[in-house]
Amino acid sequence: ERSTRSFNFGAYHPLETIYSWMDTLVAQHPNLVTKVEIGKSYENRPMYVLKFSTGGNKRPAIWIDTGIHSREWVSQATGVWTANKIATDYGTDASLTSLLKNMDIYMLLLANPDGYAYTHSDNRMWRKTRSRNSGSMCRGVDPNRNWDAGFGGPGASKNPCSDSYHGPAAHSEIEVKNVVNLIRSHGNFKSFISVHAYSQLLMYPYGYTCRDVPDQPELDSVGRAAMEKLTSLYGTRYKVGSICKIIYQASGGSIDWSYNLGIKYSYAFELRDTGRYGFILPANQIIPTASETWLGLKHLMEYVHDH
Ligand SMILES: O=C(O)[C@H](Cc1ccccc1)CC(O)(O)C[N+](=O)[O-]
Ligand SMILES: [Zn+2]
Repeated sequence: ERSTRSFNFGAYHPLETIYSWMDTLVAQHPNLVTKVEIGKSYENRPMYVLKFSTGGNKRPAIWIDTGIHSREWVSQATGVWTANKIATDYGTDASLTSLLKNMDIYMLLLANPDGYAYTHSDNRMWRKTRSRNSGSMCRGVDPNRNWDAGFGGPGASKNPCSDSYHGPAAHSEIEVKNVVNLIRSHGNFKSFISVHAYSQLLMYPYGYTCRDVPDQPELDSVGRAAMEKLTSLYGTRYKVGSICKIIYQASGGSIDWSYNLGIKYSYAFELRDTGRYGFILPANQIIPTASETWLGLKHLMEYVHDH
């Protein structure tokens, strides 16, 4: 059976390969990792969450999703590397081991499975879901405009042919609804982290307005400290700020929804690069990107664990 040791973390893989790798990860770490199906996608693909837990019931938890925008391939690849890192470093990394004594980590590696499959089969630049839009020839909804947070406001499009189409209603996309249901029913998430590419940014809410959130000073200082750790590895520089202020106004975004639900430590990463390769980041940058991101992610998780 394919062991995780032979898996090439420095390459981009199709959906089926990632799904079978998830099974080998679970098989190799049965006392830490379980695979939870949270529902199906529009085209009926299973959506799997990797749950890292050492016991308990509904312990305080950290959510990490990658690949909500299917073309941002370094995001999914970083998720795979990170899931492996957590599993293999548990027991030796002191702060990670201590965190997992009383917290759980949930990772959704392919948050938009239909879109990801489509970037391999038809269109490498596909971003949205693959749902049919009634009254239009154009397919798909932007899953990062479909959340119930300023839904349909400025910073999203009502045109089904647009790459930032918000969809007919909040949570209309089953891929979004599956996550909403899990987060709501669990009820004890302390952090919600969504990983995108590219631009090298660490962002906190809001996107739907440029008004500061009440926790802005704390989210900003924790974010800056996390990015200093990231930068320390290879010198990669990130900007830190609210979505609205450092990228653009965007309504219906996932971390605005999670923040308004009460999950204070809500962040969005924009990984490498700053535009030289953009979404088509060479595979030889996957492991460096994932390795530097881990330092920032660990800082965020340690802070959440301590507060
Ligand atoms: O437009 C988007 O949804 C993200 C920016 C963003 C990220 C989180 C919440 C709201 C907006 C930018 C991107 O990752 O899709 C594309 N990019 O930065 O290259
Ligand atoms: Zn994105």
